[in-house]
Amino acid sequence: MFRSGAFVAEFVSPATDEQVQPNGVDLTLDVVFEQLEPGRIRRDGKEIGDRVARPLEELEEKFPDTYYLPKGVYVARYGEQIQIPDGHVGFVYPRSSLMRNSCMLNTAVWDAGYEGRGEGLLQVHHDIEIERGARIAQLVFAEANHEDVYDGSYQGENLE
Ligand SMILES: O=c1ccn([C@H]2C[C@H](O)[C@@H](COP(=O)(O)OP(=O)(O)OP(=O)(O)O)O2)c(=O)[nH]1
Repeated sequence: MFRSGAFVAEFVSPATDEQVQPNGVDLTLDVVFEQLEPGRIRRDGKEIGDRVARPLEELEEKFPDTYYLPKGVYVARYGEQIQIPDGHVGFVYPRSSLMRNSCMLNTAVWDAGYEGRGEGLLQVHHDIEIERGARIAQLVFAEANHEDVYDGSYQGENLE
């Protein structure tokens, strides 16, 4: 069973009333990264390729604090700290307005026991403007059995 947005909101910080949806909680865009170097996925381990944060545009005719993203593939860091409670698994979907603007956010599995400010793959199939702090995604929780809790390399990532 998927949990209500009100339940998910207990594990997302900060979460304003505007972010709480019937079936999940909206996540906002904090930083957009562009990958520069190849990563490595090995049988035993992995490396994330070097990346750089995209500049926010500050040109006179453009809105401040806004990403102007040309078609391409980026990594988006979400603005909220997320905990995945015992007995649950998390998934992140794009906000429908992002998808309707020809962009997509992909999710991997958010494991029970994970805590941090995670990331998602942002596919931009048509140029788009996204203001920093705007809602771009929605986190949902499904009830799930598990034996262990998350104890991997991303535990506690990007927490202040
Ligand atoms: O779209 C997603 C999905 C998951 N996560 C977070 C939560 C998850 O619990 C953690 C680790 O994901 P995963 O287990 O897939 O990472 P891995 O590549 O197997 O690395 P490790 O073995 O170090 O965990 O990353 C994200 O930030 N974004």
